[in-house]
Amino acid sequence: MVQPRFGRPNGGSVSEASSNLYVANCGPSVGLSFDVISSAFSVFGDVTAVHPADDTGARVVVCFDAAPSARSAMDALDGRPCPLLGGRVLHIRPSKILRPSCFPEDSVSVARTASELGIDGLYMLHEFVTTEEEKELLEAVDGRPWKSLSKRRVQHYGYEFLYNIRNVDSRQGELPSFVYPILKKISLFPDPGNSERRIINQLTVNEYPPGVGLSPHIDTHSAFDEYIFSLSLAGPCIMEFRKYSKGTWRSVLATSSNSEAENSGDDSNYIKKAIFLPPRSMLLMSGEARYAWHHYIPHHKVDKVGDDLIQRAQRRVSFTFRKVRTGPCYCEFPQYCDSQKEVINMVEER
Ligand SMILES: O=C(O)CCC(=O)C(=O)O
Ligand SMILES: [Fe+2]
Repeated sequence: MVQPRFGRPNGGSVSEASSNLYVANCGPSVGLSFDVISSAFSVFGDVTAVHPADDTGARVVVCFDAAPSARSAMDALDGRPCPLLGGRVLHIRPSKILRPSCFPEDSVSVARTASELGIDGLYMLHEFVTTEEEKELLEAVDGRPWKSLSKRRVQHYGYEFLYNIRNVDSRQGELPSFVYPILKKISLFPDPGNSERRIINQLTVNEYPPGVGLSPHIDTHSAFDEYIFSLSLAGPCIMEFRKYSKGTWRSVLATSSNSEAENSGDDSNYIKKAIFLPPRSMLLMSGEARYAWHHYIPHHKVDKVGDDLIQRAQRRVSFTFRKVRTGPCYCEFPQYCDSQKEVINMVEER
C-alpha cells in the first residue's frame, strides 16, 4: 500500500483554521469525479483545487480559498449523507497540507507531444487508430486467453516473451489477422528511418489495471531490432524516460520490464522526461530513445499532466510491436547493449 500523499488529517479540531479538508469515502474510485466533488463543495465557498489524498481514489483533499468556507463545509457535510454526492456519507477532517506530495515539486513535467519531449528517435502519433478499430482490437484480445503475471495480464504472438531471461522463445507462428490493419499503418508511419526496419514479427499485449505500471527498463538489445512500436488503447497513462549516466548493459538487464521484479535501478543518477500517452496513440521508440533510455510507466492512479489531473481508466491495454533480432546488436550505444558486453567488459577490465 502506497503511503498517503497528504499528511494525516490534523485530528479534526475545528479551532484550527485550515482552508483544506481531508475527505474520506469520496473520489473517483467511488464514482465521484474531481469536478463533481468540487461543485458540491463550492456551495460553501470558492474551491481552489481537489487533489487525490492517496492512491486509493477514495480520499481527496478539497482546498478552499478561505478557512471559514472549509469549516462550514465540514460542519454541514461530515458524517451525513451528502445529497449533491448521491447521498454518500463523507468523513471530513481539516487538513493542513498546502501542496499534494504525490506530485512533488521536482516531479517531471509531462509533455503531450514527442517533439516537446526532445528525445532522439522518439515519435508519437495521436489517433493512430479509430475508436472503431480500438474496439475491434480490444474485442479480439478479450476473446483470447490472457496469461496472468503478478499485477497485469499479457498475451504474446509470433514469439513468446520469456520474462526470466528477458528474451524470446522460438517462433510460434504468424501474427494474428486482427492486427493486419495496424501493421499496414505501421508501414506508413512517417519517420526518417528505413522501411525494412518496420517489419514486425512479435507482438506483446499488456493489460494494466488502474495504478499498475511497468518497471524502468530498456527492451533487451539482443532480443529485438531497433524499432519498437507501442499502441495505447482503452485508457491513458504517462510514460517516463530515464537516461542513467552510469548505465551499463547489466543494469539494463537488471531493470528489464519484462522482469516481474520491481527494480527501479540506481535512482540517483539519471535525467528524466515524461510524455502523456492517450488512448489510440502510437509511440515509436527508435535510435537513442530505444537503445539508451529506460522507459517506465509509473504506478499511479492519477497522472498530473500540466494543470490537469488525469485519472487512469479501468484498464489500459497496450500492443507492443517488435521484430525479433536474428544476429547480435551493433548499435551505437554499447554501454547499454548486451550484445556488445564483451567489448564493454574488455574496456572495464583494462
Ligand atoms: O505498455 C507499454 O506501452 C509498454 C510495454 C513495454 O515497454 C514492454 O512490453 O516492453
Ligand atoms: Fe519496453
